[in-house]
Amino acid sequence: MNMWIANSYGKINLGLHVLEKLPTGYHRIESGICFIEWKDRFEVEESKSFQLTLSDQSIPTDGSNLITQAYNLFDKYVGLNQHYSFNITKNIPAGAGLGGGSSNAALTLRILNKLEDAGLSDSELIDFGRTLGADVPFFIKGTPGIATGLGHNIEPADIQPDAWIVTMYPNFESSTAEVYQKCVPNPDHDFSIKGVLLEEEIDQWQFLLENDLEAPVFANHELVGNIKDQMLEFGAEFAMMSGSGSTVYGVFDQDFVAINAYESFHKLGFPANLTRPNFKPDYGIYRKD
Ligand SMILES: C[C@@](CO)(OP(=O)(O)O)[C@H](O)COP(=O)(O)OP(=O)(O)OC[C@H]1O[C@@H](n2ccc(N)nc2=O)[C@H](O)[C@@H]1O
Ligand SMILES: Nc1ncnc2c1ncn2[C@@H]1O[C@H](COP(=O)(O)OP(=O)(O)O)[C@@H](O)[C@H]1O
Repeated sequence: MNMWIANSYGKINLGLHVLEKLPTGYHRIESGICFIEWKDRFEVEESKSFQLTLSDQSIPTDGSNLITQAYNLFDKYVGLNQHYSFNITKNIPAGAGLGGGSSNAALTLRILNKLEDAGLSDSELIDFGRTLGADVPFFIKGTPGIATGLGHNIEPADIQPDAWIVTMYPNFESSTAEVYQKCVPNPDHDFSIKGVLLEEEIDQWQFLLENDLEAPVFANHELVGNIKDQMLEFGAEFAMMSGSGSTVYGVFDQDFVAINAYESFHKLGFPANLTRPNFKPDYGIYRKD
């Protein structure tokens, strides 16, 4: 039986402006999105019917799972010649602001497109995927960039930091819908995120970049604000909550300072990850013989 393996990477938001609440309840945003090395592993095999197993038992494997939703969407609109089983080693914490679910959905679409030889373009896959999650288009494109609109429009940009990134999960989930609902949109920021990321050095980001979703999370969870302070005390040039939280990351100039921060969080019992400078994800889907 043929088996394919692939990696599903996480993301972080380098700044996030919530510009406006639309009549639909959704929000118009601007955000820089880049990759981190925190990744889930997919093993996919041909099978009589669709099956999904996840190493993380707390994530549902029913129809609400984003892998199942992506699979069903592809089956409905493109069609499958045969079925597949998905076995996922889940490492990216869920509900963490790291886009793990969106990343899994995007990879499911990319895998089916390849295994079924369907020949859909990235923009066709994005049209399917955007309904599954705001970050799915980013994960289909596979390139860092500036997200605008509802977060679906990605303008590729060279914003992957040439620095170490320490990502730390505070051991509780944050609800994206709830955090957006509580945030106060601001249409008049002094700087655009694109301008700061493309024109300013990393040592200026702490003074110029904002994540408008931090305030509602910090108000409910003092710990998240404290971790951001701790990240800066450990020597980060820049620290911020990713997306709607709860993960906090720090961007570090020097490897030994980043490694010390990473190991310290681990010792305190928090899942953490270390991403190398200029990290590029391996987007290959490989056949395992
Ligand atoms: C905040 C961001 C930043 O990258 O990521 P996460 O922190 O979730 O990873 C995204 O905007 C989220 O992405 P994602 O988690 O895929 O959101 P979705 O499933 O599409 O939407 C969840 C809920 O968030 C709210 N939502 C989402 C996107 C948006 N532009 N405006 C919104 O108000 C809506 O209430 C929606 O029902
Ligand atoms: N394949 C999946 N991986 C992770 N979470 C999933 C998946 N499918 C559904 N979910 C659900 O989606 C929610 C958001 O997960 P995720 O996308 O990882 O977080 P975030 O939107 O904060 O980046 C979680 O509550 C989780 O139960």
